[in-house]
Amino acid sequence: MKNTADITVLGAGSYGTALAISLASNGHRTLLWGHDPEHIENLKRDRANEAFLPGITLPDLLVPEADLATALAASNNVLVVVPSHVFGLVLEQAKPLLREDSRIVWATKGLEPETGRLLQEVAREVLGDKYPLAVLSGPTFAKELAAGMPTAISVAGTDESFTQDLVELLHSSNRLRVYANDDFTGLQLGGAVKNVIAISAGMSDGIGFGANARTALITRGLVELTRLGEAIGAQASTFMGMAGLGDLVLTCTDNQSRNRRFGLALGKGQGVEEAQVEIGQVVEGYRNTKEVYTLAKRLGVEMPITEQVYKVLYQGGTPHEAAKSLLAREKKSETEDSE
Ligand SMILES: NC(=O)C1=CN([C@@H]2O[C@H](COP(=O)(O)OP(=O)(O)OC[C@H]3O[C@@H](n4cnc5c(N)ncnc54)[C@H](OP(=O)(O)O)[C@@H]3O)[C@@H](O)[C@H]2O)C=CC1
Ligand SMILES: O=C(CO)COP(=O)(O)O
Repeated sequence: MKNTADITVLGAGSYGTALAISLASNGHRTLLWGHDPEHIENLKRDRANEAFLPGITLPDLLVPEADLATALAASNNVLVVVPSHVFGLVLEQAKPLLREDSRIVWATKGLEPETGRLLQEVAREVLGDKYPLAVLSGPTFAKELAAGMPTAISVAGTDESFTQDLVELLHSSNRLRVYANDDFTGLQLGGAVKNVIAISAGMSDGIGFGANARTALITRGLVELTRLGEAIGAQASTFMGMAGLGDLVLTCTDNQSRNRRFGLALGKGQGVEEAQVEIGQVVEGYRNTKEVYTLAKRLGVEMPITEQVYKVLYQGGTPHEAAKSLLAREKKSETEDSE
């Protein structure tokens, strides 16, 4: 009995811990696994994740666990919240330890490094077709979620009953609204592309441009996301929701976003590496820019903002040059869907 749980969360960084806090606050026994035993010992001792969410007390129903086998045996519901570059690796580690009835959901935002594949393809390749899959996506800063501030998020997946069970587990009538969505592809893509656009908005603000430029980047970023989404079979309407417009507005406008802060630092003249080190947590957009750019090129989708961010991150371009190039583009109609 002691080792059973309603859900197991893999990844004890800021967002994994915030989601585990939220689930446990809803009355669900939640195991939180992290790969660093010392970090897990600290969570147990402090009843807080001082490294990532200082000052927030862990609810009693949140149980830190260092042993992956114990964590995965405890529940059939497995929520993966690790950075995208280790997503496949963590699933490989989990695979031999999963239960027959396991169901896998992730809150990781990104595409697979190098290939630019959606994480659902990575999950299928590693785990096969046996397990129901789902994704959580939307505008949710870990710190606010963990503090119980009002938040809304979307969930979609391969299996209607899993999606509904996730809504039941996560939804809280006084803190967290969880919207079921049927666009599994769109929710995953939105979470990856917003990272890139948040970097662009940060760069713009870092240079010293104002609200007009930031808002133009959000709006045209949404157009880029929608174009790419439609090219891979997502629904355009998804991007008017939490995982599109919602997450773009959040991360392009608030300095809690690490991607935005990364862009801000670049806009102020800092180097790529130095800026990442200073942030000290995962900046998904650094890698995601390459994957989104490559995917767009492969599909022939026009994404000028993404292209400019790519040039700054990987080809020695500067934020000023990026801004100049975007402004100097040919005049066009706002509703043209390419060029
Ligand atoms: N923070 C947020 O507000 C939100 C984050 N997300 C997404 O959630 C995902 C995780 O981000 P977040 O929690 O913020 O990142 P953090 O940088 O806060 O934490 C990442 C965690 O992953 C751990 N980790 C790294 N490598 C491995 C591995 N091989 N196996 C297991 N754990 C590993 C890290 O451990 P260590 O410290 O030991 O390296 C750390 O605990 C990202 O895709 C992000 O985009 C989505 C919505 C909101
Ligand atoms: O995804 C997020 C909020 O929805 C977190 O954004 P950052 O990764 O930019 O901090």
